[in-house]
Amino acid sequence: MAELVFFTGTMDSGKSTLALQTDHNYTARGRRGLIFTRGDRAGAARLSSRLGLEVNAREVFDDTDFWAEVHAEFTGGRTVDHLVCDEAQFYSEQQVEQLARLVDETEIDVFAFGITTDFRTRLFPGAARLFELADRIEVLQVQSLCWCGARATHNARTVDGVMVTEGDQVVIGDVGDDRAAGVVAYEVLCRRHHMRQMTAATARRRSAADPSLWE
Ligand SMILES: Nc1ncnc2c1ncn2[C@@H]1O[C@H](COP(=O)(O)OP(=O)(O)O)[C@@H](O)[C@H]1O
Ligand SMILES: Cc1cn([C@H]2C[C@H](O)[C@@H](COP(=O)(O)O)O2)c(=O)[nH]c1=O
Repeated sequence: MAELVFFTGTMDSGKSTLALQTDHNYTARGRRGLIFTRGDRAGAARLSSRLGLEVNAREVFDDTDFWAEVHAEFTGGRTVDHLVCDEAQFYSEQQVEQLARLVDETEIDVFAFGITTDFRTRLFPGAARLFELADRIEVLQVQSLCWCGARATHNARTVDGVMVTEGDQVVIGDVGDDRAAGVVAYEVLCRRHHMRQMTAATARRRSAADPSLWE
């Protein structure tokens, strides 16, 4: 039975790496897949992992119709055994429904990868629909850590290391505190520190200002 599987985790938890590994393993066994992504940091129509691997992919746009994309492959005489769909949180609800229909009606496996919640801890539309429709939800096994050492569960958006809570839901960016001044970045945090809006830089500043914290 084909499956719709949603692999999810915080930013920087290895989702794109797993997406590439999944496609590699299936392709190595003679299965043909299509790779899709939307808004990868490496640019349009690329799927990139922080481990350095990067491949061509099909960019998903607002008007992308997965059913039509696969249908065009079949009518062109090309088989499709699986789809790898990265940054799936950015897909529309309709696009996730098309993926579910492909699984059910054409027996194509769909492996979707993406974060669950945005910088305000709200579900992305694509992720919400995947939670509603997927046969399986798989949480990435490699743990990302908050600066405090606890498991990171949430994505914070920062400017100069300070967490922001206002802004567009979608702003493509990367984790790390080495961004240029004023540039949006992201940091993964445990829930406690996300709720307290305490990033690594904020904690550093606070401990420097209050040495008694460590006495
Ligand atoms: N220099 C490195 N050495 C070992 N592992 C690394 C290195 N850089 C990144 N990684 C691994 O890559 C992961 C991020 O992979 P990536 O697929 O880009 O994440 P995601 O798609 O979830 O944002 C990190 O969690 C870490 O495990
Ligand atoms: C939290 C959050 C993230 N994004 C963007 C930032 C990145 O471009 C992607 C996540 O990519 P990754 O491979 O999982 O690191 O999502 C965003 O647009 N809005 C947010 O709130």
